[in-house]
Amino acid sequence: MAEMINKGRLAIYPGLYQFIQEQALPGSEVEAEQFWVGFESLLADLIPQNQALLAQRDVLQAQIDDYHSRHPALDRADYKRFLTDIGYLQAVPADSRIRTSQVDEEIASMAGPQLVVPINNARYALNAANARWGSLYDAAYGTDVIDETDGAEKGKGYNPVRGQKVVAWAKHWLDTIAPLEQGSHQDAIRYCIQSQQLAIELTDGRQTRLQAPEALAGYQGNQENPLAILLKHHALHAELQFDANHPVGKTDPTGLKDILLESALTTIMDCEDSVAAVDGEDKTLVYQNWLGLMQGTLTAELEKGGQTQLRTMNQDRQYLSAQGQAFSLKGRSLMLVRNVGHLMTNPAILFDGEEIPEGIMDAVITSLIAKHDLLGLGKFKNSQTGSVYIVKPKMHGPDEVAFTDELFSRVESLLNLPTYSLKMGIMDEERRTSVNLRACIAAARDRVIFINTGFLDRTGDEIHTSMLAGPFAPKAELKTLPWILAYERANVAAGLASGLSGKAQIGKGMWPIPDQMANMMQTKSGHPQAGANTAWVPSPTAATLHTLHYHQVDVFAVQNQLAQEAFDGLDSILQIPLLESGRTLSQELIQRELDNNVQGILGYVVRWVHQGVGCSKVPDINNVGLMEDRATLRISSQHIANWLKHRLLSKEQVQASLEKMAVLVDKQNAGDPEYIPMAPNLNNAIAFQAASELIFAGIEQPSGYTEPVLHKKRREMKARLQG
Ligand SMILES: CC(=O)SCCNC(=O)CCNC(=O)[C@H](O)C(C)(C)COP(=O)(O)OP(=O)(O)OC[C@H]1O[C@@H](n2cnc3c(N)ncnc32)[C@H](O)[C@@H]1OP(=O)(O)O
Ligand SMILES: O=CC(=O)O
Ligand SMILES: [Mg+2]
Repeated sequence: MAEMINKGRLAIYPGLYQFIQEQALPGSEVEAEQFWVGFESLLADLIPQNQALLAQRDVLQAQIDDYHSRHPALDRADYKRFLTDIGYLQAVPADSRIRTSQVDEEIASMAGPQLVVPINNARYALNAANARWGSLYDAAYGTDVIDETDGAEKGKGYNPVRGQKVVAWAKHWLDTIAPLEQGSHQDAIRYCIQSQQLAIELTDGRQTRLQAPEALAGYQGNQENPLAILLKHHALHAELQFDANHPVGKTDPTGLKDILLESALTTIMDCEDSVAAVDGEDKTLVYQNWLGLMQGTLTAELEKGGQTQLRTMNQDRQYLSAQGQAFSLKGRSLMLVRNVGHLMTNPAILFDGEEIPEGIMDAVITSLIAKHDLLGLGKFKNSQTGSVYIVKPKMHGPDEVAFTDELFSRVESLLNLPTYSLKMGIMDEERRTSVNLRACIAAARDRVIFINTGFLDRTGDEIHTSMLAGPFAPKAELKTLPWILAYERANVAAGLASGLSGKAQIGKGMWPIPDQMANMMQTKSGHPQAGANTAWVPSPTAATLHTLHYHQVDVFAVQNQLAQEAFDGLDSILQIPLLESGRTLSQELIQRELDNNVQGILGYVVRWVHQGVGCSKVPDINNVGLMEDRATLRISSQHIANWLKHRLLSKEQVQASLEKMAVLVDKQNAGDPEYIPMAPNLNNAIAFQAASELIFAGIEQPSGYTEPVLHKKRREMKARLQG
């Protein structure tokens, strides 16, 4: 192992030290000596607080376990009293209104998709930063939004039959984005700008205009024959692109070749659940990429269609207004960074010889790096308002939020940043946060820029918290039961009661089926309809499609409406989604549930542990590719642990399923030259051991989290690979 660099009570991984000294500190107006001494003193003060909060989690969990052991039949009123007595349920503050200021418009006053991306994958991270704009034609052509019937299959080259279906579908949407006074965009044969208005000629010779003339935001080229027309609807832009010589444009009477949509308004650069970063080497890459994004210098070389290309961050987009004034629109998504939570430590930096809390390290270093943006040192400006947007996951209750608030204050002092320039996105993804959400918001009221229902972690925590209450319902049923519906609704209600509308995001969770875009189009309009001004998508294509929902629904009007309705929901949130008493599951169903969970666990864990890939698309038992990350792993492993505990499964049955599914997972990955299989020697396969431990020692894992086992096993694997 590389020799650590000693600085006072700190010892720092040399690659990280070098990165901070040579790349992150220069230009930041923070002196190196001041930084290291200040970092040390911040750690000296905050490590004990961090540890005390983790100890409090254990105390509460032990009390809850004990309660369930003593109360096999749950009396709801008594249970609620008990939760209040132990301090798990806290009083709702009279006033939880936020006071956050200097928030960029993409967060405060616009509604649209939020993309999440593993930050250590530069190729994907750049793609995500550039996903502010996406081609609607490409998004439809390449996905199941357009079905493959009647000769419209994707095939190898361009299929004009499919192309026509795409164009018809997209123009149908154009009628929602920019409705015409008469007729439909389907019938347009010419677009031009006349008297500072968009003029549209239709096939039957009629001339028409936009129903809302002010929806014309600008154009490119000349007014008679524009290269592009920029429209604005619900604060989101759409650009019609014309080129009569283009293979698609030449088949369209207007020469329309594509519709570019403003898509991922914001992107979360993820240092957490979609990333495998277990030591100084991995963390240095994470921080390097974040610096590259903040400075606008990140690049990635990639092979596509037999050609090598260099991916960089996109420039802004230039237009003329109808009055002839030049203006530009941001070419990139507003970037947030997700730090890790309070649990993990990381050997990248030691304090008195012990690993420091990784969440503290992330707060200090990602903020130092973001200062480059605040000082305008980069090629582009991320925040126009001088803010750094940090998403803080997996906090349990108001005290943990207050601790993050204090951590951010200390980081601001350390880095000479203006007070409250570090903003906080609160993931509402642990049960103790959901049931005390307004108190959590109040605990960071000068910083909150979002609340978001991370329903995947939240489901894992639901199982772990009430592990001893009884066997849980099958996994797919969990998301249909009262607790989760109430959690989603109560989150929006708490956000509105805390004055987030117009100031911050009320966000909803990830679409975890990346290839089912038709399904997403049917389902995810439910997010803006429920009052969410953003919701997570797994890819740029999904962002371009999901943005249509924000054209369909005026979220801020919905929020105004919902703000009139009171909703508490606490009693429903506390309804533990157990298997109803008296219901027995068939052996076949139990086996299928087990095999499905095991397949997902192994499929994800093997790439994490053997290859260091933190987010994967893994086929489920029906061969549907699912986005798997640490949160979905938490659900699957806790679910099996729960059924084992309550004897729906035997240890032997689980072991047999692990052995059977390992062979299948190896087969599924046979086409990946980097893949390191688990079979034939399963006992020697570190990923297989990790998966087994996550299940068989699932109950002992803190809050059911998977990262302690994953980190340990990945480090073991790295050591083995380094020989
Ligand atoms: C519970 C939670 O915490 S959810 C938050 C964590 N989850 C995430 O962040 C999900 C992020 N998404 C992903 O990592 C990926 O989309 C996966 C793993 C789900 C699927 O990845 P793949 O199988 O490689 O996707 P697929 O082959 O369909 O597409 C790859 C292309 O899409 C792009 N892409 C896919 N996902 C993303 C993304 N999130 N951001 C940017 N680009 C992306 C890739 O850059 C690539 O395009 P390129 O060849 O031009 O570079
Ligand atoms: O982080 C998101 C989640 O669903 O968990
Ligand atoms: Mg989560």
